[in-house]
Amino acid sequence: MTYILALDQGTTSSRAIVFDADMQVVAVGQEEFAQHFPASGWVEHAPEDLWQTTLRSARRALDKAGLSASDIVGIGITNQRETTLLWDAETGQCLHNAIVWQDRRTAAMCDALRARGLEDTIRARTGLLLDPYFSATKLAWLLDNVPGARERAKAGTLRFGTVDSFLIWRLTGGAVHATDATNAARTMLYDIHAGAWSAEICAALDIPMTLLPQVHDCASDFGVSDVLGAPIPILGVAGDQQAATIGQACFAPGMMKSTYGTGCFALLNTGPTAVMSQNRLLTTVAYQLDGQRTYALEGAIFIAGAVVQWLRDGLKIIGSASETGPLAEAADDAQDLVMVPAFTGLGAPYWAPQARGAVFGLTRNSGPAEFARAALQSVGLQTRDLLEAMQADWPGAADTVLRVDGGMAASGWTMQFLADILGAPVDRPTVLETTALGAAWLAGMRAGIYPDQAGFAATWAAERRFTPQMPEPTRAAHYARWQRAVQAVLTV
Ligand SMILES: Nc1ncnc2c1ncn2[C@@H]1O[C@H](COP(=O)(O)OP(=O)(O)O)[C@@H](O)[C@H]1O
Ligand SMILES: O=P(O)(O)OC[C@H](O)CO
Repeated sequence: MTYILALDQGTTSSRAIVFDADMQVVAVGQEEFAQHFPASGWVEHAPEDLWQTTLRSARRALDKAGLSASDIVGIGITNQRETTLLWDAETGQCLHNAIVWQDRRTAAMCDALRARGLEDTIRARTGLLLDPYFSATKLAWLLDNVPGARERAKAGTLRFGTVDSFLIWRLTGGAVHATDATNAARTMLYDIHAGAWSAEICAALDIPMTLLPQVHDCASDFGVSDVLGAPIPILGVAGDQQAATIGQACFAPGMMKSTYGTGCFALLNTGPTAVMSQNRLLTTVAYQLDGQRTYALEGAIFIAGAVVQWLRDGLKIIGSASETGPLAEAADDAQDLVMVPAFTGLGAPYWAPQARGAVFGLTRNSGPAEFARAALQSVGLQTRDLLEAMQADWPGAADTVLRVDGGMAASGWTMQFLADILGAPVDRPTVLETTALGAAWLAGMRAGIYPDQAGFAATWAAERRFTPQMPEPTRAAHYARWQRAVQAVLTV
């Protein structure tokens, strides 16, 4: 038998999953690591934590599967995106902790770039909004703040990378400095139309281009790793949300996936056309295969499963996430709570970092059940905002069937409400490990053991389809009430 090893380096944990020749999960290794918050709005990871937890997870997965490295024909890497690392090419040591995608320390730098009139250029070239979320200003911050970094960068002795690049560097013993087009597309330094680093943006941020990795297709040769006991080629790389899009086989224009973890990321395949959003969505590379780029519109919601965590850890009205479904079911129909979980501002399509959350419609009888229902509904309502924006931007989104995954997709109640409030079907696949599956498929296809795109898409199967049951007037009234609540939160 031949196997593929998928490495999924996420924001809170690293995972490694062994897939067999039939693309079935054989074993999983997983390890959480520390989050560092050195100042308000700052989020960092220790680079050695990212590396060591990845390595240990890989070894654990192989052990559990009873396999050795020589049984693995290819590695696929998928990763938290945008998170920024800078290391010495000689020693492989990072100059600073990784600056995580959630980190807001470069907000003032973004304002300054805006004041210099760079926003339109950045938007046009990269498809992104000028925001601290992306890697470019994080890298500029490192060059500005680590003593001697810019001089060393100019001398060509440093390397920049998102987490995939860093792992590739370490896995190959410093032989390969590479990334894939989906990760490059999240740096705010990459021209997604030209398929090349933007010299213009690099110059504007004083970023020497010698720092940047080579950009490959998602299924490509990223070097050979010898760290697990036998040489294994790295054959697939994609950012985690793009890998989930691939794992969900959203290969045709108009297909869309939404991943419900801590936050929610929805990607709509727009085919070979990079649709520029009029509604503050991001334009990004969904995947690049055989040199052909496929684009996506992306909407990011910061708080999805996190609202359930807040019920559990903040309000302490539930003991575990799965209690929310039965509670919501039991909620009083005579009450109509609306919860806007803008705990850290609102993401797409509002991008309102200063907004804060609110609950409307409270009565003396409002309790855990009504809060649970409003919390789960907020996830569907935020997704409706994204779908509305996508449909306004691109008519091809009109008839989409949403494919869902992530931890919160386990909640049948939430998925049914999602279908109801969207007025569109929602499909939950049999394989919920879609992110790792996407990375595994890229590597396995490159290795020649997995089917081609059409063959892989044919293997996708729904475990359950949720069809809308809410009457249209109820749906319209519910959504209108949500929109008024959001406006209140934005203006209070
Ligand atoms: N049955 C459930 N009902 C509601 N929310 C759930 C349920 N199961 C998990 N969740 C939520 O899903 C999230 C975990 O999903 P996961 O994909 O593991 O997230 P991440 O990768 O962002 O850590 C948590 O925020 C949790 O509250
Ligand atoms: O690590 P995750 O799954 O929360 O994903 C993070 C995203 O890639 C950030 O853009």
